[in-house]
Amino acid sequence: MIEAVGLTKRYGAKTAVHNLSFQVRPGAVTGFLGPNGSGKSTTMRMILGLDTPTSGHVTIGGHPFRGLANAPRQVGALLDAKAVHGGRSARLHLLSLAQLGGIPARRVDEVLGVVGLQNVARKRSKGFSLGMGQRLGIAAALLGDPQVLLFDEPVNGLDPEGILWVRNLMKQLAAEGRTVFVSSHLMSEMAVTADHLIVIGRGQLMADMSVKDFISANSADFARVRTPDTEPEGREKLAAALAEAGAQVLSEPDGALRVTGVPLPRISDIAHDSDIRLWELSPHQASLEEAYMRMTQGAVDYRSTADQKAGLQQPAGPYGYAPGAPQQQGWGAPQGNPYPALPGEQPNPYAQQQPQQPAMAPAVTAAPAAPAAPPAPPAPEAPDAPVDAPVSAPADLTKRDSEDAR
Ligand SMILES: Nc1ncnc2c1ncn2[C@@H]1O[C@H](COP(=O)(O)OP(=O)(O)OP(=O)(O)O)[C@@H](O)[C@H]1O
Repeated sequence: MIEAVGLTKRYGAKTAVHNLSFQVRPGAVTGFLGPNGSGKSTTMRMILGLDTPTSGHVTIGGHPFRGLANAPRQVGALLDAKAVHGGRSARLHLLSLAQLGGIPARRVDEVLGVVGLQNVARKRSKGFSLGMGQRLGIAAALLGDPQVLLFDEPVNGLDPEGILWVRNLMKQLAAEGRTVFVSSHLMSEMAVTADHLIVIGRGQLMADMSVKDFISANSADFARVRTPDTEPEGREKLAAALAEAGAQVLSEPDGALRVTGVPLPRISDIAHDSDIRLWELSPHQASLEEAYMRMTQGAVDYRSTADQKAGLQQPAGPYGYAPGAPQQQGWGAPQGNPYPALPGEQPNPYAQQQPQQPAMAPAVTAAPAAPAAPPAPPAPEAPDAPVDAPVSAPADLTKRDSEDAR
């Protein structure tokens, strides 16, 4: 088990991780989520003894990483797949790691097979693709057959087959009773890989719960209802009737109504009683992505803006189309925050650091709950201080995985 208690890391005036406490238990895949720059890699480096906490501590099986006897046999990690001596072959790289960790050399060929790199084992790793490098990193993590595994963005650069392979590998490792801690920005993957989630924003803990609980706590199922496009008055009438029945009704970009607070059969009955035809009445189940976006929207530090291409517009052509000119948004195009607060939702303490526009126009009633005033981030922002620690690095590569003959 990994246990962090009051973990804090400051780089000069920058607080990367603030008072973080959590446990990562064996027998499950624990996803580690958070926006860019939220402190995931810093936390992983502290777990692995590559960064020293400013305060607090983190242990693996009750000991700090540096206090573990024969750490490579107990803990495996993929932090930065590029941190490999490019002049060495994959095999040589793994052999040197095996030697350092007192691991038998024959294990190298086993893990090369597990990650599917056996055919390129003697090639220099500097010629490896991103995905091959990730595989080499995973092989290095598996080398000591450790009980605790940490993976920072393991599917980065992998092809679909590789992504599926990593998913199954994580699950298998957890099913064997190991502790598997994995960061990723791919919500669709996390949804099918992780059992438990630890979510951080601006270095602070935002959630520590099962995937299922996380989705239900941060999202609401709703019904999509569409009336015939040719009968806009029917849509307004239905929205009013639903509001009367206690529903919250919002407009979707395509003209459908997003209805919460009233079950599907009741919506159907209300439409029938109001003599309104329906073109669509469908349940919508929230995804992990939706729940995650809703929770972390206010903790995002790096947000894109529309590309105005100022000064780059060309004169309009004969049909009025100017290449490079911003296109006018169509009716109902999504704007601003697509994840409004849920009705009755507790304000997210991280939410709305920046002014947000309502995403969906209220159709008739019950606009999203007003956002709460945000708290300040843990520490004043400051230009990032110089990097003070090298990142470790396992490594590895492609094709098809074979059986691990441990
Ligand atoms: N060695 C360092 N020196 C100074 N600042 C650092 C250092 N390492 C990380 N930081 C800063 O700490 C914050 C957290 O960075 P970190 O890499 O841990 O985030 P992350 O959640 O892993 O981000 P991403 O999802 O983009 O990989 C960032 O603002 C980063 O610039």
